[in-house]
Amino acid sequence: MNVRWMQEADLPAAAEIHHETFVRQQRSLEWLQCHHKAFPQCMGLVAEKEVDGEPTVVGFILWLQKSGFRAEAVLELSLLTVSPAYQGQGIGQTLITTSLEQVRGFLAEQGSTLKHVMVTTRADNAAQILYRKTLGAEIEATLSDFYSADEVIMIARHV
Ligand SMILES: CC(C)(COP(=O)(O)OP(=O)(O)OC[C@H]1O[C@@H](n2cnc3c(N)ncnc32)[C@H](O)[C@@H]1OP(=O)(O)O)[C@@H](O)C(=O)NCCC(=O)NCCSC(=O)CC(=O)O
Repeated sequence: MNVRWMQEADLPAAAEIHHETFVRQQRSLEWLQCHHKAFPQCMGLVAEKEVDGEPTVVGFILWLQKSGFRAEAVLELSLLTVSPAYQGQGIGQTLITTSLEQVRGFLAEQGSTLKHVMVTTRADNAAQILYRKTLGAEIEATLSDFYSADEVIMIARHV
C-alpha cells in the first residue's frame, strides 16, 4: 500500500468513501474540494492499493494546522476514513503513522516542528483505540451532545 499526498484527481474517489462512511454528512465532494483548496492549512493524504491491477484510493486522512502557521505546529487529525471493504486490514493505522511522517517532513521544510496532535471523535467510536495506539493520544475533555452525540477531545502531546 502506498500513502501519498492527495491530488485534485483523487477527490471523487475520496468523496465516495466519505459518503459511505460519514452518513450524516452531506455534499462530500464539495466538502473535500474546500479542504483541498486550503493546502497547506489542510493537508490531505490518500492510501492507495493495487486493486485488479489498478491503483485505487481505499482511504484518506486530513491534517489541519491549527491557529496559524507556527514554528511549533499544533495539528488536528481532522478526518480519517477507510473504505468499508478494506477496513480491519491495518490501513487506518498505516495511514496515520505514514502520513504523519510525511507531514512532519513537510513542516520541517517550512521551518516548523510538530508540537501536539489533537483529534476529536464520537465518544462511542472505537477509533479512540487507534488514536491511543498510533499517536499516544489521551482523552482530555468530553463535549456533551456536540455533533450527533457526545464528542471526546483527545490530545497527543509532544509527538
Ligand atoms: C476508524 C477507521 C479509519 C479504522 O480504519 P481501519 O479499519 O483500516 O483500521 P485498522 O485496521 O488500521 O485498525 C487498527 C486498530 O484500530 C482499532 N480499531 C479500529 N476500528 C475498530 C473497531 N471498529 N472496533 C475495535 N477496534 C477498532 C483496533 O485496535 C485495530 O487494531 P488491531 O487490528 O490490532 O485490533 C475505519 O474503521 C473507518 O473508516 N471508520 C468509519 C469512519 C470513522 O469512524 N473514522 C474515524 C472516526 S471520526 C474521526 O476520527 C474524526 C473525523 O474523522 O472527523
